[in-house]
Amino acid sequence: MTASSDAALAGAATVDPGASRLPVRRALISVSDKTGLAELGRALTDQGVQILSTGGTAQALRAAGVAVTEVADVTGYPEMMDGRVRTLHPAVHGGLLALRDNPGHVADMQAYGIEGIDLLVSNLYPFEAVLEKGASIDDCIENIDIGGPAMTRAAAKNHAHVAVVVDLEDYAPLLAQIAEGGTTAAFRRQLAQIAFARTAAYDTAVSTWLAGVTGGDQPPRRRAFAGTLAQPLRYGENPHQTAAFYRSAHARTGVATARQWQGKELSYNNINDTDAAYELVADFAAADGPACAIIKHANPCGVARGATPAEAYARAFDCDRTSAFGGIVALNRPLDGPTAEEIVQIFTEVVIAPDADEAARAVFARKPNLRLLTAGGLPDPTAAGDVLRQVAGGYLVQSRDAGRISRDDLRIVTQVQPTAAQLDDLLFAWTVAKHVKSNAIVYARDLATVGIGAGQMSRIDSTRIGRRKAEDMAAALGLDAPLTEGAVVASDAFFPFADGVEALAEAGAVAVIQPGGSMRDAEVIAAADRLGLAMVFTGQRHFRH
Ligand SMILES: NC(=O)c1ncn([C@@H]2O[C@H](COP(=O)(O)O)[C@@H](O)[C@H]2O)c1NC=O
Repeated sequence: MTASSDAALAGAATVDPGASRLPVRRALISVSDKTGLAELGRALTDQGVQILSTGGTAQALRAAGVAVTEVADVTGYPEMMDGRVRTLHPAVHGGLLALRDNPGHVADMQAYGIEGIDLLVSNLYPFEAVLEKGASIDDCIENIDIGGPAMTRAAAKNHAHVAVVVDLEDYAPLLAQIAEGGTTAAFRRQLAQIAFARTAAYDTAVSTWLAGVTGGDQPPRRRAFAGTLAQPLRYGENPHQTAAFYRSAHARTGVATARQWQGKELSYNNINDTDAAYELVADFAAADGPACAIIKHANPCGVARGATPAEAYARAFDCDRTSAFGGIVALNRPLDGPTAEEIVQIFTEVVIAPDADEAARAVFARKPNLRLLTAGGLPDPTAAGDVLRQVAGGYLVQSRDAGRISRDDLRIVTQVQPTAAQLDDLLFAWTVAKHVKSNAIVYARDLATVGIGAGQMSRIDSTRIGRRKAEDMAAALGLDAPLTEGAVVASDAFFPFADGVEALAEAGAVAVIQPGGSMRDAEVIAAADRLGLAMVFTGQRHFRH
């Protein structure tokens, strides 16, 4: 019996699938991210753990004064093929996979001189980071780690005997366990779950990238999606539902990446509504100036542009002051003191903006329950990306609605021509309508919404609701007439009948923007001309369900 097989058998003697601890005698460390490596190596050595490592990791450990055995000395083969083959050897995989309490496995270890490996610390070639930097296809390919995931999966499969650590945040708990005499079965099982999720996410990134490289208009036969826990949530949409928030690999700037300065934990509904709010204001280009959206239940109850963020907020608030209570406020410009002073006048759940100056933060600090988020930037509304939704037994995947139009895309279809100011308002209302649940009708005037009809099963009902909201607001503000009089209107999809346009004219609207494309377009256009409304077609629809 060799010294190696002695070690393997010694391991077998201590195996206990229950609560008792497994000592760590031999560890393999192979990491691309070498953060915390020196401290980990020293601490393991102090605990009497023998360390094996691949080339770069071994070099870094030695530089930190940690004694280490090269994997090449264990396998008897040098690292070869530019590092493509290094740890792919029975001396490594046998050491990770052997069941120490299985006589056949132990006999194999003895026969081939394989020593058990009790701990694997592994993090992978940084494929995701290399991809994000826009590397060439060849660079991306070379950064697909093969040996690392193979070892990670082997160790995770054999978690009855082996601990596997893939995250830096698990170094400290690992050392704490070793200091107490070894790893517990529960800890190793938890680490194995994390390890399999990590390799799955890694392969997801590779396969998603390959789907893009391969191109073609056919959806890939197999797809994978992955995420990392960003926040456990107390409950879901309702208190009896469980929930959690996961961040995707290429997290888009927004609610998932924002810094929370104050306030209670975000809830499931907060996150959903904040996302809707921030995506909306991001759709206003830099040239549009400050824009503000106030969201309730994922629909805007007020959106406006303004000369300043404070003015944009005040004008958005004036669209529907009642619904704005308890809303989510998003701005596309940094928050300043005056804007914060306006916002804190009523109860607001969440405020999100690219940044907040000290004055703004001081104002919000007076309302400790208000959640203040800064995202550092805005999501890119033109960026490609997928939107995922689950249905019974499957997932629906579509590209994000990055559709945008400019004045040049508009087709004026009525004899009545819109004025330049009306065209500005029409484009504003159209941008808002894209973010309103269908059927969406948005009345706007002077770059502010004045009535929004959202999520109705008939378009005509949305026209009526938007009008009624404007009437209520006019009464509350003591105006002579609702602001729908003289307003423009956006409709997210075509009018199937002329009655929708008739309802808008009755509300006092003067111009309409809509995709067109109904079999009754001619009737709809004739009605607009008869009623004195200008109408423009976008040729693009913005359903949102
Ligand atoms: N080819 C192999 O057998 C192999 N074994 C381990 N690796 C990876 O090599 C990296 C560490 O390399 P180094 O220790 O040389 O810095 C780790 O990210 C590890 O996952 C490998 N590399 C790629 O597949």
